[in-house]
Amino acid sequence: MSQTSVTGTSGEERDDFSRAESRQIRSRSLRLLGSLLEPLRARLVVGIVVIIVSTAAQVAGPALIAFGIDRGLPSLMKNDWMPLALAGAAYLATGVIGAALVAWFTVLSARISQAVLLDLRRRVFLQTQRLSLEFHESYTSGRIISRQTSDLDSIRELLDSGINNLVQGALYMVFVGLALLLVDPLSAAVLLVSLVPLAILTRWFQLRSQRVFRQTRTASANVIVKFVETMTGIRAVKAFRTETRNEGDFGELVEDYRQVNARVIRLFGIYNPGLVLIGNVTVAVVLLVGGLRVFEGQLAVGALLAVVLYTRRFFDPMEDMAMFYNSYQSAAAALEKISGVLEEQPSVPDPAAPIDLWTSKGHVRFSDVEFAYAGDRVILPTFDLDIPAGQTVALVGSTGAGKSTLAKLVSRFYDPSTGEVSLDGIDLRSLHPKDLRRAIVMVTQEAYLFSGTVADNIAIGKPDASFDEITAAARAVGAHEFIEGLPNGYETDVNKRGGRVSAGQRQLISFARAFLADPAVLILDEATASLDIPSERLVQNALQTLLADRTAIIIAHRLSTVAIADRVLVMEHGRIVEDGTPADLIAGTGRFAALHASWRESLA
Ligand SMILES: Nc1ncnc2c1ncn2[C@@H]1O[C@H](COP(=O)(O)OP(=O)(O)OP(=O)(O)O)[C@@H](O)[C@H]1O
Repeated sequence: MSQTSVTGTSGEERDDFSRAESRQIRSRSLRLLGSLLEPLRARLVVGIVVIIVSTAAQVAGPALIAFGIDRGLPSLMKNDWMPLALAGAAYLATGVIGAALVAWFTVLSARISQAVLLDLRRRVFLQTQRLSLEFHESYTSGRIISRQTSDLDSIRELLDSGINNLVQGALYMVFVGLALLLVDPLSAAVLLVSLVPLAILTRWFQLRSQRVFRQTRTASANVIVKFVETMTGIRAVKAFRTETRNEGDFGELVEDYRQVNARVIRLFGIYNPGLVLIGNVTVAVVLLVGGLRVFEGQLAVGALLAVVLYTRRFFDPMEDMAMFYNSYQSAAAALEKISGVLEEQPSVPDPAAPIDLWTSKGHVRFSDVEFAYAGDRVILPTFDLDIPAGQTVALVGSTGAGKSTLAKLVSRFYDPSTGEVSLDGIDLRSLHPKDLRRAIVMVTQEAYLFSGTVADNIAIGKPDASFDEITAAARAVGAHEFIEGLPNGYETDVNKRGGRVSAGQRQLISFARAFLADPAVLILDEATASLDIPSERLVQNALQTLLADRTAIIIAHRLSTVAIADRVLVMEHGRIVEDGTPADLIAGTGRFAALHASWRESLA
């Protein structure tokens, strides 16, 4: 159904919208624009008044010149200099007032656009951060970056210079048209006739350029996405030597971009000269018709001059406006995309009436849970699982078995498709996000460090922690020694030279962070690949401290980790196929026993 097909970010890659869809997208953008301008209403009204008065003042010029020539000069012949002086003074006054008002309008409109941009930037940031993991897993970081950078830039470009020109230009044309009507209706009629080819040409340009401009934006976004993707995965690029292939792919995308830009230029190459031609022909006709009427005494010379000036000026803003039509189009498209992102709803919504959870024991329960990623096949078929408070559970199983998926359900990165996951008997969906994050912490494989000091990074676990608490947490997980050894100890910037830490050390910092957070339930996606044996031993000791007195679910890749678990769950194709203590399972003949045997062999 077309009504729902373009909600949110869906349809972002398309450029073949039906009328109903286009209308829907446009009205969404307008609503966003309205909500951005709403708080600025007062300034906006002042701005509109200022620009109307200033345009009127500017348009008065040629009429005053006509007055000066047709009334002032004959009076001067009769020694009455008053009318000419009046015309001159009025011309000067309108010029000064017009300039002052334009200056005022420029400042005012800059303030309005800055306020709009600031608001929009904040909204995009807050929204992308608010959206659930599901959104981020399908909407790539390259696209998010495009929204926050190039899209906001094209809106900025329009607001900074384009919108002033568009508004002033449009107003100017209306006023000039009116002035012409007052000074000489016949010339106004000639101008009216010239509007026919002008409208045809403009409509042609609009239709063609809409599609081409959309293609430019898609092409430029593709270039950014490719760039971001390559740089995010630079390690894999180097490891697999995919530079040449990337170069080829990137070359094609840049070439695409060049070609659509060439199409834009060709369109302007027809439109702009077309405008100039229509303008010049109209001026010529007005001059010719007016000249004849002056000759026959039906029109004064000053009036003819004014009429020609007005006709010329009528076309001036058109060329500017065509130039800014591109900015306008990019900004409109950018706004469409941004409004799509802003319209997205988190797939894991906050509860309307959260249930308080003061202290959590850490009892996790899956009841009748089934899970499928949005619109995809079922990954975890219906199951029940009860993890009593304080238990350490090791999740093992082949790759793609569903271990991370199960962990993501416990940390509520996703909600189950059916059934419920509960903590101490409360459905996770009813918990306040704050309570949830305090009670359940997930330490991911990547052990991400944010820019800032080591201490800042540990303090993420508990933002109000004192320095003593931070060092105590680091000591507890055995990270204190190496942190002290860094150039500035705890104050070392992790992104600066010398502050670079190894994968194992990064893991220890993230353990200290989790220890400080002191959650009732800890979920750990264990990374092993990057650890050497001494680091592994260090991490192993840290792990034991970290797991004490809390419920823990560990996606285990190491035999040593499984050994410290109270319980092992073996997963296969989304099902828990074995469940028992490590000793019991080893003694049996199931998958875990086989896995254990091969682990032992690999260590021997
Ligand atoms: N965001 C996602 N959208 C759709 N399908 C997904 C998504 N993430 C994982 N899957 C699918 O779910 C299944 C289970 O993946 P999961 O990451 O839970 O496995 P895993 O047991 O943790 O594997 P590994 O040990 O390799 O990390 C896989 O078939 C995978 O293709």
